[in-house]
Amino acid sequence: MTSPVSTSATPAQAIVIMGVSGSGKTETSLGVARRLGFRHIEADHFHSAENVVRMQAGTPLTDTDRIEWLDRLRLEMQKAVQDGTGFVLSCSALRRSYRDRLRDAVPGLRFAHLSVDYETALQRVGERADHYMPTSLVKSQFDTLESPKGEPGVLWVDASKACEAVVEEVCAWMHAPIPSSEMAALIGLASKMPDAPSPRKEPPLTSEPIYNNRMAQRFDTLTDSLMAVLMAFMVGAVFVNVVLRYAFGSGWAGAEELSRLAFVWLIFVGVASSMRRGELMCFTLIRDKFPRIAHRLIDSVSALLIATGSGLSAWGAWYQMQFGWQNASPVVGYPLAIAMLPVLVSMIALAMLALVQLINTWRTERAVPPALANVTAD
Ligand SMILES: Nc1ncnc2c1ncn2[C@@H]1O[C@H](COP(=O)(O)OP(=O)(O)OP(=O)(O)O)[C@@H](O)[C@H]1O
Ligand SMILES: O=C(O)[C@H](O)[C@@H](O)[C@H](O)[C@H](O)CO
Repeated sequence: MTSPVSTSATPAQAIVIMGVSGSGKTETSLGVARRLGFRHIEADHFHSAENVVRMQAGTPLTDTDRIEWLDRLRLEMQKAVQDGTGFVLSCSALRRSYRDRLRDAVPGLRFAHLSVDYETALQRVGERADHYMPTSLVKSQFDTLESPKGEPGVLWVDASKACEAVVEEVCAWMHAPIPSSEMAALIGLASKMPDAPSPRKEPPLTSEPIYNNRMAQRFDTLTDSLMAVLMAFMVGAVFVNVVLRYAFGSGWAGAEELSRLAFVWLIFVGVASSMRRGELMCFTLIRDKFPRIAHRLIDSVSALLIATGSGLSAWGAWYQMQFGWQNASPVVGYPLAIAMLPVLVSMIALAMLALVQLINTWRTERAVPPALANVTAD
């Protein structure tokens, strides 16, 4: 188990754990964040779908591929600063220009470089399951890496040692003040970069919201409230059940059945809500390979396909409901149609939203989507 960091001074609030793939950034970042009570930001989750596909196919990312990704990370770091939480960003930050871009968003940002040799990185990436990064790209990571030696506010860590020791070293360094000469250089570096993006309140979307007006706000309020109530109900029911089991030796069987029902509702209300916000389905991967002139046509086809698919699902749900009225759930005895109702409503909502999207495709001047999909990899 880890021991507390020896010094009692307030730690620096912002750090990037950098290094090549397999150096142990994610693991170290999670450890440091846990120890210092900071937010862990995983840069891998901010790559566009296109970047992930490139890496999966064994193609190293270029500077251009990384620019939007870095900008999303800048916004995420600024959000943490605004929220007043310290953060640990796990990010390769291989080139000097990438690091300067990040420094520019958060003056005083520190970096801990996890240094490993090629064989160690290769072995760790090779042994890691369920990750998109192939071992064939490890070499290119070393080729791209520009050493941060000599840059202000950088800790050099030998990351071939045990993860706990690496975390310990980083945490101790976070408590140590940076010499004032180095700090001045750090702040100076940050102010050199132009065009810092201003922090945005909304998280990046996979595409544009389908519509944005008073009705959209009401729709969001309705779905958000419904989801909060359903979630609270599920937590409450499970909690009561556990307490009853422990305190009285037998639980309330209905709790399980009703929380399952609430879960079904939660999923389908969430589906309709995220579709409105433009976060549910976004078919840009193939579309973006075509000239812009073809985009409207391709978008229209996908909107029509979504509308048709959702319409068919609504129809199916309607049939299921017919049977559901006659059948009761085994424990509480509610008509099973109630479990199909959210499917029906949400599929009708999806079909309608897809049609609105279709109309928007032809009605509005199209803006470039604000951000590409966030892909969860770790
Ligand atoms: N210090 C360490 N000693 C031994 N194994 C480690 C150490 N740090 C990390 N690992 C292991 O190496 C693998 C890669 O670690 P991790 O995912 O943290 O690396 P990463 O630098 O974030 O890689 P990527 O950039 O590809 O996401 C994981 O299986 C992890 O458990
Ligand atoms: O700059 C890069 O090339 C990327 O950030 C990579 O480092 C990957 O994201 C990571 O290694 C996959 O886990």
